[in-house]
Amino acid sequence: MSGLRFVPPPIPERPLAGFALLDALRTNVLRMWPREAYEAPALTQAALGRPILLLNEPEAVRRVLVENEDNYTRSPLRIRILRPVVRNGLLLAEGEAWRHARRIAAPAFSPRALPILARHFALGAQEIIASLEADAARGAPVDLLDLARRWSIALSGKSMFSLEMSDFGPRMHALMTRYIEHLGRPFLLDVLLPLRIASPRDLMRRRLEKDWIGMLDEVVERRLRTKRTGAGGERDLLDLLREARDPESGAEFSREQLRDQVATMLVAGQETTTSGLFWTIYLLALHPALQERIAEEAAGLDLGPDNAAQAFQQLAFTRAVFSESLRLYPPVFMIVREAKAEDQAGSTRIAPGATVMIAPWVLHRHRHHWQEPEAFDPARFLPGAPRPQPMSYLPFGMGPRVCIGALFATALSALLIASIVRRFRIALASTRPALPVCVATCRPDHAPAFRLQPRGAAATAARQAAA
Ligand code: HEM
Repeated sequence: MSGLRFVPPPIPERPLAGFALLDALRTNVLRMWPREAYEAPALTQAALGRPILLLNEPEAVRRVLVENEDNYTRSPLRIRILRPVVRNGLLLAEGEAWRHARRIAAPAFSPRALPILARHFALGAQEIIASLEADAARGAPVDLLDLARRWSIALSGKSMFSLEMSDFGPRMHALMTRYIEHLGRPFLLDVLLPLRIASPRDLMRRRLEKDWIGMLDEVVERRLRTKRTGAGGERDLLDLLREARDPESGAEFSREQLRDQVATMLVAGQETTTSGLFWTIYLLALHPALQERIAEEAAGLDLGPDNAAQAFQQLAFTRAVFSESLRLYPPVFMIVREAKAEDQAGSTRIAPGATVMIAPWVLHRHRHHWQEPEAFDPARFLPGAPRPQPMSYLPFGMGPRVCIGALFATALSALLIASIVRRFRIALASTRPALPVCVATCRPDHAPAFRLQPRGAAATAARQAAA
């Protein structure tokens, strides 16, 4: 379609303060950051009389996320919104409890576990392609935002508990949607009230917590009761987590801990993966030549379940496209911490209780870190390209709390994108640009319609099937 172009999001001219700032936090955080944020080493703003510090200097980012990480806790708003659905899982755990859980969970997400998980991604991708054929053959518009959400729930659900998905899939999808669309977003009182006072939404979150945790208890309970054998006993992430042991103490997850970790992985992986998939597909629709390169790269590869982990290693260009999409549209667009004690981060003095923001969104578009920061150029991430400036590319965070699911998310996304682009040409069906709205993750302001055109032999087969 002619006339389409990549539209960078609007940048406000002046910094916001007070209630306007709180409102931006609740409705679209991008409104908080004026042009200066993308050029300066740091920016200080204030809300409710408390400083909010945005840090851009590499040494400041390293100080907060790596060197003095223990001095910073998660923000109260994040705890309020996430605790009911992740309980004491990795995302919100602190101190020794976190270290212990991270040691046990780490092997389940290591490259050695990839063949087990990639199988599920590849099988899921095959089902997804099959489900798209009819619409593609008819040239019907498809809502790839909605589909990306369904795919990420289905794929992470399958790789988490492959057996139980047939029974629990629909319930999981319904509860996830209730959370993502409604209760996982902050409302004004969530922002204003201290954590010890329940907001009206907190009461609703407690009801959701009961249903969500109840369902996961059933899944874990069933898995712990059943011995898995033979062909039906394909292993998955839940097996890896329940078999895992702390390398230092030999301890394993208790049933309750296992349930909390499963809840955490599902919640932490869901909207982030959806957002990453959506923006990658959107950017590819705007850049058809890049689709051709992905299709060429994937053409000779076996993307089936037995070879998926190896194929993933060979998808260098597809991975570069995904990395560049995460640069321009990082699903976790900001990392927020609260300082326990005074600290010095780069040129910024941090007072106890100050809110500290490290924003992948800003760092990934910062004038001092990137050449042509607004340009979509996957070559930045191809093998042999110069590495990004230190601490300037953090889609998965940094330091001890770096995303444990980074490889999982990248493999899932690259395999799915390569499979889809190899089968279909993706185009936008309208010229209205998708603008980013960053609240829980970075989403588009509307769900644009796409069209899929089957390629080559697939096109003929699909047309015949639709006739
Ligand atoms: C494109 C997809 C994803 C993105 C962009 C992403 C990004 C991030 C970021 C930036 C953090 C650090 C947050 C902080 O420091 O406060 C994080 C943490 C985490 N992520 Fe992801 N994530 C993604 C997918 C996943 C998936 C698929 C899983 C699980 C299967 C997962 C599980 C976690 C967990 C458990 C943590 C907390 C780790 C800890 O504190 O030890 N993420 N993620």
